Amino acid sequence: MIRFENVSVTYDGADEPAVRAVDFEVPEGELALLVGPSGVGKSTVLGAVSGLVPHFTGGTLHGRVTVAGRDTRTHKPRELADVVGTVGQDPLSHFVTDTVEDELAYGMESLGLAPDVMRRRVEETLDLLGLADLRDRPVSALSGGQRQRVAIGSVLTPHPRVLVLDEPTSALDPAAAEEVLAVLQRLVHDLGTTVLMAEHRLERVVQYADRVVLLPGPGERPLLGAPAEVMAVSPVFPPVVDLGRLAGWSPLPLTVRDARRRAAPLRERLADLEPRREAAPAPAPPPAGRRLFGRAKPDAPSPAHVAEVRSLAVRRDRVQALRHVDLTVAPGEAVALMGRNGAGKSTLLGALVGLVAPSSGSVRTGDAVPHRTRPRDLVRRVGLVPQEPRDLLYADTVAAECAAADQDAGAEPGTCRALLSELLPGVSDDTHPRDLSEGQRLTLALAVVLTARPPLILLDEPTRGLDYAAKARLVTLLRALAAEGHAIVLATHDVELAAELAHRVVLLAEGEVIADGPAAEVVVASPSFAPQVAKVLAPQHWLTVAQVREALS
Ligand SMILES: Nc1ncnc2c1ncn2[C@@H]1O[C@H](COP(=O)(O)OP(=O)(O)OP(=O)(O)O)[C@@H](O)[C@H]1O
Ligand SMILES: Nc1ncnc2c1ncn2[C@@H]1O[C@H](COP(=O)(O)OP(=O)(O)OP(=O)(O)O)[C@@H](O)[C@H]1O
Repeated sequence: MIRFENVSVTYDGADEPAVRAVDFEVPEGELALLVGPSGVGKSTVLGAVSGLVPHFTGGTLHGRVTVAGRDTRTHKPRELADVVGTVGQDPLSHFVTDTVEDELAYGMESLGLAPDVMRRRVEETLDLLGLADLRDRPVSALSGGQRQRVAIGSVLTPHPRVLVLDEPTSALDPAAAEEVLAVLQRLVHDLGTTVLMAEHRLERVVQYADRVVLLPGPGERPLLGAPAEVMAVSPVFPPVVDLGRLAGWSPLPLTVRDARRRAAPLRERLADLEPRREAAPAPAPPPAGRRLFGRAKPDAPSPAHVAEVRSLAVRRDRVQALRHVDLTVAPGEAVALMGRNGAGKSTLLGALVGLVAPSSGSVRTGDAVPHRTRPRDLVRRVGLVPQEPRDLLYADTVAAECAAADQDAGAEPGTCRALLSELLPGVSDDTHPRDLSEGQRLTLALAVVLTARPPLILLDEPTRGLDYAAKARLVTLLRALAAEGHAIVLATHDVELAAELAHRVVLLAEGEVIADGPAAEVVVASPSFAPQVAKVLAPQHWLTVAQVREALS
């Protein structure tokens, strides 16, 4: 149904092809998963199926890509729209109408479907994706995950024969991700839909795949096979595979269930051992000593709390986004904000950085009231890496963006660039931020914010587009910052990241805090938020493969 014949793509101005010698086929009615490190060319491969590459992106495509027999080089995306439905990484850029319901109907309207069929499919999709309560909402007033669900719904309604999805669960809470994947699996099994999907969070998706296409490195020939076969050699793999490799299980388990069946002997070996946990910070001022970026800390006296939120309520249009929220964050603490899509996580981060004003209650970051403080003064107290990193980037090359960040932060020239290379090697100076891959762009935004080394660092979904190695480097860097006394608050659906990094987890539901406690206790108490290792080794309290590896060594 989808066929690549020796395809390579070279973007304009690039010396080397972004992908090379891509040769594979996805038969009708199969779900193929495209995996590989950040920036390796997954979105490029997907774009070649929907025709966006090279029609919209520019560049040169050699070889041949066909979908349902149509050559995507001679057919424009518009001429493929009746067969291929595409969801890209940035839902907002897809939206063409104003409200959720109109957006779900739009694709069908342009294909000229009968009104009664359209009505029925809109209703079905609203139910299927849990969007019924949002049907009249403007798409611009949705949370990140709500937007992603609408974007997926809008490509499902026309019932395309082929679905091309780029990280479709990256903004979804764990339960919503499971629902969406179950819907996709039903389409594949019952309607014979063909799906090609790129995803980094393999713990969520690998068990749904019929086959896996691995892009091992930039410009390297892809490797194809059954999920377990590819996972055995892949540089990217989920925690359950990591645990299986560590324990020497063969065949490798791909699901928690498979792993639990093999885990009894491992649990026995671990029975008398204790997981080592990252120490929660002492509530003292940050220690002197080595500084990560060679600059002294801001010399204001360190308050007991870098952030203090009291009885905060926020109303956004018709929605009560937060109510009665109390939260304090101490220097050196890493706090994960978790909870369903639309629970209020981004709103809380927005309030801490002055983007959202309280309707009642109070917010302080350090000695400032954020929404009344000039942005120029706030940068030294708090920095936010937004859910959409584009919102932070305005220069036309990576080098200019980094130079501006150094200047704004009063940092040594080269600081931002060094951070970027440390987090994700291989991003070139003269690329336009618009042309970076999702993971590269996010890492650039992170480097920009970290350059100012604010005492409070806020991150909204900081692992979209990041492979496991980049995530591990991010964790190392954030831990080092926390050890220096920086406080970190991150909104995330990535349970594995929360398990690795957070001292404390704050769970939000419908705008209220419903749990606030040590990460190990809060995540393990909930089947949705427990990381894979915790599920495999329960009732023991291990959270990460790193803890198990260390205990056994
Ligand atoms: N329009 C473009 N112009 C120039 N270079 C581009 C363009 N789009 C992507 N690239 C470059 O091509 C390479 C592959 O990017 P691509 O987005 O396909 O990677 P990816 O595997 O999807 O990454 P991620 O996992 O971070 O989403 C990157 O180095 C990127 O900078
Ligand atoms: N700009 C806006 N205008 C009006 N309402 C908004 C706006 N942004 C978000 N909302 C609403 O406020 C509520 C909280 O949204 P918020 O973005 O804080 O949730 P979230 O927990 O970050 O969700 P997600 O996990 O999907 O990112 C949601 O009901 C959302 O629809």
